[in-house]
Amino acid sequence: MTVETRASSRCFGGEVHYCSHHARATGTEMRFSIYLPPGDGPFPVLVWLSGLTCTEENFTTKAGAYRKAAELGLMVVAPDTSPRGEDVADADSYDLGQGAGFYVDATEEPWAPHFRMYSYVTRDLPAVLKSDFPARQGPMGLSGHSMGGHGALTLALHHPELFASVSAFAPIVSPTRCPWGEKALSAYLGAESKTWEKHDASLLMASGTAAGHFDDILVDQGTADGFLEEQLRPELLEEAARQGGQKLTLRRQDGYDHSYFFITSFIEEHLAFHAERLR
Ligand SMILES: N[C@@H](CCC(=O)N[C@@H](CSC=O)C(=O)NCC(=O)O)C(=O)O
Repeated sequence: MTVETRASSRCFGGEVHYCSHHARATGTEMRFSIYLPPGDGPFPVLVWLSGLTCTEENFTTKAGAYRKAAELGLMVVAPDTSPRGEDVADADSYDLGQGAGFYVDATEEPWAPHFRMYSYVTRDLPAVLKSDFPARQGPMGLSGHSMGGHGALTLALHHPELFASVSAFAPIVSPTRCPWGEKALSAYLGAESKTWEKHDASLLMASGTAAGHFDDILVDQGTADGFLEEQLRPELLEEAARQGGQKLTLRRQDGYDHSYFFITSFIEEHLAFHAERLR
């Protein structure tokens, strides 16, 4: 997989790169942004999964993460949220198709040929980080927002060998029980809802998936988030953590909404949470 660097900028003594490469999982070019802190490495890695409508750019330009990442010596990579291109299926709505990959491997047409973000994030992206960047060998950290928070929780619970720490901002905690999730999972995985369950962080956690692996999971949720009651439902994750014996630090942040203003307010605490566990 040859990585093309499309643009680079110096930032807090390190470098931000916008990159692309051919991904076997999606069969398309995939893009990501990556922050390399000052120094030669090898650096511990935090992967950030963005939400609906995002590209590899939203986190890089809006989260304000890199001053702290430089201080902590963390490499931070933010992939695009789906395969893209004229030959890639799409939908007319913001919550399905390009920009809305939901971090699953689609089995249904027209999505199945390219919408394989689960395999991309757990296989192709780690491989490219280790072959082309000064990434430390061993488990990484995983975090994300909303749809990306769902991706972070589910992928980390399924792959404790890949991830040593996990956190999320305003995650979709139970896609089998919210309109965004029901729409995406039925399109990508088919109408049989049994097949959706392995992509539901609350169901996974309640059944003890990866129990004992993560000493804590950090989740921040704004109380003024317009998606809180219908789509996000953090109380389901709290209940699942209790049932599955998983320590969960769920912080309800007073007055914060769903935007990157919320993320930038707490991102440094998440970076520190990961850095401590990746030491
Ligand atoms: N109403 C918006 C919905 C899109 C949106 O809010 N996207 C969020 C993530 S939501 C869950 O995954 C986001 O991160 N947006 C990008 C940003 O830079 O804020 C719409 O219609 O677009």
